[in-house]
Amino acid sequence: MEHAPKAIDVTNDVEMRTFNFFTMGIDGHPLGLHLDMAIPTILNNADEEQQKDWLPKAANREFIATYAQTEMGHGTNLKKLETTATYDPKTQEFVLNSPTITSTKWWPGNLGKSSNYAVVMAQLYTQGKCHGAHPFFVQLRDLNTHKPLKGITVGDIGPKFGMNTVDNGFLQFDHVRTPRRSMFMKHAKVLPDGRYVPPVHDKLNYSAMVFIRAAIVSGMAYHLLVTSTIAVRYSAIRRQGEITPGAGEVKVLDYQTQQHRIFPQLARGLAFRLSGQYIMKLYTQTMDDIRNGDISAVPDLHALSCGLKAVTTHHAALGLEQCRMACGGHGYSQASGFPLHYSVAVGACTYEGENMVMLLQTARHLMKIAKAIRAGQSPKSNKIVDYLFHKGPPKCLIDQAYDTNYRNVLESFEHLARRQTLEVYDKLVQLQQQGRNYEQAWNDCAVELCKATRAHVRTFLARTFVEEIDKISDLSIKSVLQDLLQLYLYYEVTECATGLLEDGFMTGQQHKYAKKKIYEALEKIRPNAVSIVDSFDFQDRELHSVLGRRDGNVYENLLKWAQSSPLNKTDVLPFHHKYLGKMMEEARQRSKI
Ligand SMILES: CCCCCCCCCCCCCCC/C=C/C(=O)SCCNC(=O)CCNC(=O)[C@H](O)C(C)(C)COP(=O)(O)OP(=O)(O)OC[C@H]1O[C@@H](n2cnc3c(N)ncnc32)[C@H](O)[C@@H]1OP(=O)(O)O
Ligand SMILES: Cc1cc2nc3c(=O)[nH]c(=O)nc-3n(C[C@H](O)[C@H](O)[C@H](O)COP(=O)(O)OP(=O)(O)OC[C@H]3O[C@@H](n4cnc5c(N)ncnc54)[C@H](O)[C@@H]3O)c2cc1C
Repeated sequence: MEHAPKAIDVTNDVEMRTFNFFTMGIDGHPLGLHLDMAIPTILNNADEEQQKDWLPKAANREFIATYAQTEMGHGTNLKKLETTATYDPKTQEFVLNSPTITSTKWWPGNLGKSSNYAVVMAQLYTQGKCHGAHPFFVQLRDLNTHKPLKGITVGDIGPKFGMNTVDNGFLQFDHVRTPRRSMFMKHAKVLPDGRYVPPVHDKLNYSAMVFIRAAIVSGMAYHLLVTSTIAVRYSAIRRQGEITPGAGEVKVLDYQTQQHRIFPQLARGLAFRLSGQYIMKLYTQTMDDIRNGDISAVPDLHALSCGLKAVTTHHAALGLEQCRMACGGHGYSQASGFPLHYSVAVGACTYEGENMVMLLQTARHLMKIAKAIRAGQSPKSNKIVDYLFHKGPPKCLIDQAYDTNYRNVLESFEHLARRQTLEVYDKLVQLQQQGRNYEQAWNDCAVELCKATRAHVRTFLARTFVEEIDKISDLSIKSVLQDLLQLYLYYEVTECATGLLEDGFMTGQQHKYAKKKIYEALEKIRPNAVSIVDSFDFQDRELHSVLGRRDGNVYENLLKWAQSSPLNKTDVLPFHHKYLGKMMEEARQRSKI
C-alpha cells in the first residue's frame, strides 16, 4: 500500500487544475487565486531562497494565498494605491498600513474567508522615499485558529454579479509588522540597512497579471466553445416553423439567421484557442528569458496580452449573449447553463485590467511603432508588429480568385491596422503641435487609439488562425476547419467593413463578396456542426446545461429539472394561505358584499 499511487498529486499543477475544475465547477473555488496568481507570483518574483521556503508549501497546500492588489479607491491606476509598507531598519521589518477607507483592499478572490496568506501590493517606503508599488508575502490569519492576526481586519465583500462561489474579500492593515524578507526580492530588494536596490525592469512585479491576461485568452475560447456547443446541440433538437410550406417543421439550426448567430461564435472560439496557445508560449518563453537576464520581450508580451485580453473577453461576452438568444425562451432559463457561463465570462472584461485601459496599453506600444515608422526606421524582426512597417497593396484584393491562404484577406486587416495606427499617431502629433500636452492629446484620441488596437489584434488573431490551420496534415480535419476559417475571416471583414470602406480601400462590391463568402461558409458548416461541437468532447457536467446535453434528451430532462425545483417540493407553498391565498379569499369575500 505504501507505493500505491495517490488519486491526485496535489503538487502537480495540471492534475490539480483538472481535479478542481471537475469537482468544483467553473465559477471559482477557494484555491483559484492561490493557483492562478499567488503561485505564479512566487515563481516569478521570489528569489531563490524565498522560493525554496514558500513554493513547496504552496504546492502542497499547507497554506492558501491570494493576490491582494486592488483597493476600494484604485484598481486601474496602480501608481495611486494607498497601502503602505514602510521599512524599519531597527527591527528589519516592514510596517503595513491602510491609511484611509479607500486604501482598503477590495476584491481579491478567496481573501474573504479562505486565504491565510496574501501577496499584498503596497507602496514601498524606505529611507524616507517612496519607490512605488511592490509585492509582499503577508500572513493574514492564524494557521491553527484561522482568525485574523492582530492589526488585520478582513472579510467578504458580499454577493456579486456572478462567481459567488469565490469569497472576494476586503482587507485593512493597522500598522502590521512583517519581516524584511516578506518582500518579494527577485527583482527589487531592500537591504537590511534600508537601501533600495531597483529591479532591471520596473514592471516585472506585474508578471502575475500578465500570466492571467494570457490565460484569459484560452479561457474565453473555452467559454465560447462551450456555449456554442449548447446552442448548436439545442438548435439541432428544436423544431419550429417551416422553410418549405407543408414540408414539416425544421430544426432551427437550418435557418440561416440561426447559423449566422451561432457559427461565428464557434469560429471565434477556435481562433481564440489558437492565439491563446500562442500567447501562453510567448509568456513561458519571456519568463525563461527574464530568468536568463534578457528582458527585451517584456513590452511586446505586455502589449499583446493586454490587447488580446480586451478583445477576446469583449467578443466572448457578445458571443455568449448571441448563443443565449439563439436558444429562445429556454435560453433564459438557468437550465440552459447560459446565466452561469455568462456571469463568469464577463467578469474577465473587468478583472486583470478593465478592457478600455488594456486597449489603451496596447495602443501605447502601437504609437511607439508609428513613431519609428514616421522616423523612417526599419522593422526589428518582430513577427507580431513588423507588418505595420510594410506598404501593403493600395487596393483591397479579397475578391481575387488567387487568394492563396487568404493572403489578400490578411492584407486587408493589416491595411486597416496600419492606417488606423498611423492616422491616430499623426493626430496625436498634430494636437500637440496645436498646443495640447501629450496626455490631453492622448485623451482626445482615446477612442481612435482603441480602434487601432482592435484592428491590430484582429490581424494577429486572423494570421494565427490561418497559420495554424495551414499546419494541419489530416485533410479531412483540415477541410472542416477551413470552413470555419473562411467564416471567421469574412465575418471579421464585415465586422470592420466601415474602416475598410472609409478610405476607399475596399469597394462596396468587395463587401458584398465577403458577405457571399460568409453565407457559403454557413452552408458548408451546417451538416458538420453537431459533429464539430461533439469533437470538443465536453462532458455534460462542464456544460451545466439541459439544453446542451450530449444525448439530446432535452424536453424530458427540462421537465425533470423544473420538477426538481425547491418550489415544487409541495403542491401548495407552506405560506400560501397566509398571503396570496388570504388576499384572494378576502377579495372574493369583498366582492360578495
Ligand atoms: C476553464 C474556465 C475558463 C476560465 C477563464 C479564465 C481563465 C484564467 C483564470 C481566471 C482566474 C480568475 C481570477 C481573477 C482574478 C483577478 C485578479 C485581478 O484582477 S488582480 C488585479 C489586476 N489589476 C490590474 O490589472 C490593474 C490594471 N492596471 C495596470 O496594470 C497598470 O496600472 C497599467 C498597465 C494600467 C498602467 O501601468 P502603470 O505602471 O501604472 O503606469 P504607466 O501607464 O505609466 O506605465 C508605465 C510603463 O509600463 C508599462 N507596463 C505597464 N504594465 C506592464 C506590464 N505588466 N509589463 C510590462 N510593461 C508594463 C506601460 O505600458 C508603460 O510603458 P511605456 O513604455 O511607458 O509606454
Ligand atoms: C470578478 C472580479 C475578481 C477580481 N479579483 C481580484 C483579485 O483577485 N485581486 C485583485 O487585486 N483585484 C481583483 N479584482 C479587481 C479588478 O482587477 C479591478 O476591478 C479592475 O482592474 C478594474 O479596476 P477598477 O475597479 O479600479 O475600475 P476603474 O478603473 O474604476 O474603472 C471604471 C471606468 O473607468 C475607466 N477608466 C479608468 N481608468 C482609465 C484610463 N486611464 N483611461 C480610460 N478609462 C479609464 C474604465 O475603462 C472603466 O470604464 C477583481 C475584480 C472582479 C470584477
